[in-house]
Amino acid sequence: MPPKQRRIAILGFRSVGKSSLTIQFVEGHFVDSYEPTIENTFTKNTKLRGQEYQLTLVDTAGQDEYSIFPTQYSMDIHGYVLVYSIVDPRSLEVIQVIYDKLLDMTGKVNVPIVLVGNKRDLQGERKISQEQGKKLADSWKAVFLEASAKNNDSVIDIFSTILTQIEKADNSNNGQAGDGKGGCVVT
Ligand SMILES: Nc1nc2c(ncn2[C@@H]2O[C@H](COP(=O)(O)OP(=O)(O)OP(=O)(O)O)[C@@H](O)[C@H]2O)c(=O)[nH]1
Repeated sequence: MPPKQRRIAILGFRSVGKSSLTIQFVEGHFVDSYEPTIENTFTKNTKLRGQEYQLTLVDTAGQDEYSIFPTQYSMDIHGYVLVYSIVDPRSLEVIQVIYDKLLDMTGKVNVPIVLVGNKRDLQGERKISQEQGKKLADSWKAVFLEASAKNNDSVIDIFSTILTQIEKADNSNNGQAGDGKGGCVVT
């Protein structure tokens, strides 16, 4: 089977660790310095449940509540990783605004999304509980994870989870009973 090409965008407020998570996943190291991103694209080949994927990861510029959602991220993207930082309450507010804009722009109800609370290593400075993150993701019917780019904690899980979500959405769009609960079978 040829590799499936999948494009994933990483979105969120400034300095939440979008680049750090992406670089940790693609290159296997942590970048301690901070350089604001304009846009960076990475590719990585990976295998999940026997299927080869060629991933394109679009590491986007940090947005705030007033940013205009870049239209290019509403097209040609299969799934979204929405990131906030567990030490920055504003980043959680901003991610809700980004989510609303994303849904408006894509015009789809079923967008594959993983919500990530990053910087989990900074437990002493935590301002957002795991329950808050989970509650938000549940309200979107998205998957929730906490991670640390610094400690390489759950970083692979982010990308395998978004790929799984993309596959589920593909299966339901194709009318297949992807999870055994939906779809219709024509015999
Ligand atoms: N302690 C800790 N620091 C982190 C973690 N992830 C990122 N950082 C730090 O947070 C700062 C911002 O990280 P970036 O990855 O550049 O954040 P970004 O979201 O890409 O930032 P923008 O490009 O402005 O949108 C850097 O100093 C990183 O070293 C983490 O998991 N734990």
